[in-house]
Amino acid sequence: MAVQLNYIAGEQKASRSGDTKEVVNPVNQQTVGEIQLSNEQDLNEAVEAAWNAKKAWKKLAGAERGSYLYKAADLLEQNVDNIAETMTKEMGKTLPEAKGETMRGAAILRYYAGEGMRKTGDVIPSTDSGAFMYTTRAPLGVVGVITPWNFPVAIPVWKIAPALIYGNTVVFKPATETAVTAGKIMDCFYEAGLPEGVLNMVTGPGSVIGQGLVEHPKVAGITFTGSDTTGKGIGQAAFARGAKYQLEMGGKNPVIIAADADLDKAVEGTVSGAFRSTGQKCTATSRVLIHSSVKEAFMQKLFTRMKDINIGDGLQEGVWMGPCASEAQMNSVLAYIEKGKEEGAKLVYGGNRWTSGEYKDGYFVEPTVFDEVKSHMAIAQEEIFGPVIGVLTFENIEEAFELANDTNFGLSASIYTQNISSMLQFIEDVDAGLVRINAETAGVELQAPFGGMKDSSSHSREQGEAAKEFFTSIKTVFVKG
Ligand SMILES: NC(=O)C1=CN([C@@H]2O[C@H](COP(=O)(O)OP(=O)(O)OC[C@H]3O[C@@H](n4cnc5c(N)ncnc54)[C@H](OP(=O)(O)O)[C@@H]3O)[C@@H](O)[C@H]2O)C=CC1
Ligand SMILES: O=C(O)CCC(=O)C(=O)O
Repeated sequence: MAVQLNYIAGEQKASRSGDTKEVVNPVNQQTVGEIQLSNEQDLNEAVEAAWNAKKAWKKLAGAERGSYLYKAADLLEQNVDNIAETMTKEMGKTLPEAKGETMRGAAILRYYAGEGMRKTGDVIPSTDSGAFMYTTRAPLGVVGVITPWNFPVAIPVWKIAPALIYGNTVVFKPATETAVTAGKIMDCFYEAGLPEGVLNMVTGPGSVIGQGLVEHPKVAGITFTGSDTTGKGIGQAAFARGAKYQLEMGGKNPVIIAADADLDKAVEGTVSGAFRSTGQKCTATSRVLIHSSVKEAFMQKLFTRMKDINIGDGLQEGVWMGPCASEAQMNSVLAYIEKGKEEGAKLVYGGNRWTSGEYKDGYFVEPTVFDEVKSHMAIAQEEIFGPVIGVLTFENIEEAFELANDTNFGLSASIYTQNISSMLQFIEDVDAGLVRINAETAGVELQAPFGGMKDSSSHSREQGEAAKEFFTSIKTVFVKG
């Protein structure tokens, strides 16, 4: 099996380290590929390539930059089967989800390709009647893109596409777990004919390549999605040297089931929000806040629906939930389940590693429900990133809103209710960047701003037009004859 090479200055390159790592399928530990554990020299070479390419790239018309993104979108779409299958093998997401994500990547590329033709500033009346004042935007320069393994196509693309269209050049450091899929995205960009050095990829340890990017004096901006701890470290290091940074981190997303909720829809939204992608989404539902009067009926319906969850290899037709992405991730989820029991929450569904038949060595965890969860418990406060939900009961809607906000995170929050006053109060009171009414907590549209409040992000937003705020600086221009 060929080693996944780096992409530097328009070429695929072997790392100077010579070290490699096997990437394995979390279903059966079969080898999916081999990636390079690159070193600082490789990183420096990639940053130099991006640095040398930035002037010419910035000078191209936006429409011309966009034409490369349109081509990359077409190539991503043409290769959807191959890319999606690799993604499923690398991190376990089901094939339909992986295909959907790849197609979403193509749609994101097309959206940002169009940005090359849209306005870049405003005319602002000056107090001097003889002057012309307006704003325009300048790219940052070289941008470092550091991404996680849970959306191996969508997240890299929603960072790389706006970075490029607004005139930046990029060094991309993908998650080690999904670096083979990342290579397939890079193939699409390279086949699209991007000029040399505009987009580079270096694989390798986060502590070396990721950290090296963050600290590199020629990297003007860092965009990151991943864990809270890593994100905060990146923010501090970037701030210390004056680089711009954007962090998308965790969530502890609540769904509120009000007394008047349509319970069938609420169950469907809870199951989909909590267990799709094996709960490995920052927008996944992890706390279910339920009015005591409908709790019993909701729980019955929830358990009935959960019995239909078909676990297995995401490549197989009909499988609805795959494994955790890695052994470390599975162990982390199982440790949280133990913690929940120790804390006194009541395990009412699942709670074990799932080892059925041919899947005995897979990194699977049963869909799991804890009841009688208290808000101070670690399982109600920390991101588990697996198929685990905690149920908390409330007596009135104000109490539900307080519980929803009783966490350091503030990414997504949802409510199921038919009462318009409850909806409006929820929209106003909940501390979350994504507020969802009668819809699951997960679900992100590429043309809308995405990001969270409190510790979920660095108070910035990605996607849609919001991406422009990170990837450019505003220039206010005053012209007088
Ligand atoms: N918000 C989200 O969408 C995500 C949240 N998570 C949370 O994080 C937990 C752990 O997952 P994990 O993959 O370890 O997440 P990390 O935050 O450690 O990894 C995310 C990315 O950052 C890189 N990285 C790691 N250390 C550094 C560093 N010091 N400087 C710069 N970049 C670095 C990683 O590289 P490498 O892969 O080589 O380590 C990867 O590319 C999960 O259980 C989950 O709770 C995880 C993924 C996504
Ligand atoms: O829900 C989504 O589509 C995106 C979620 C996300 O950004 C994440 O989990 O990192």
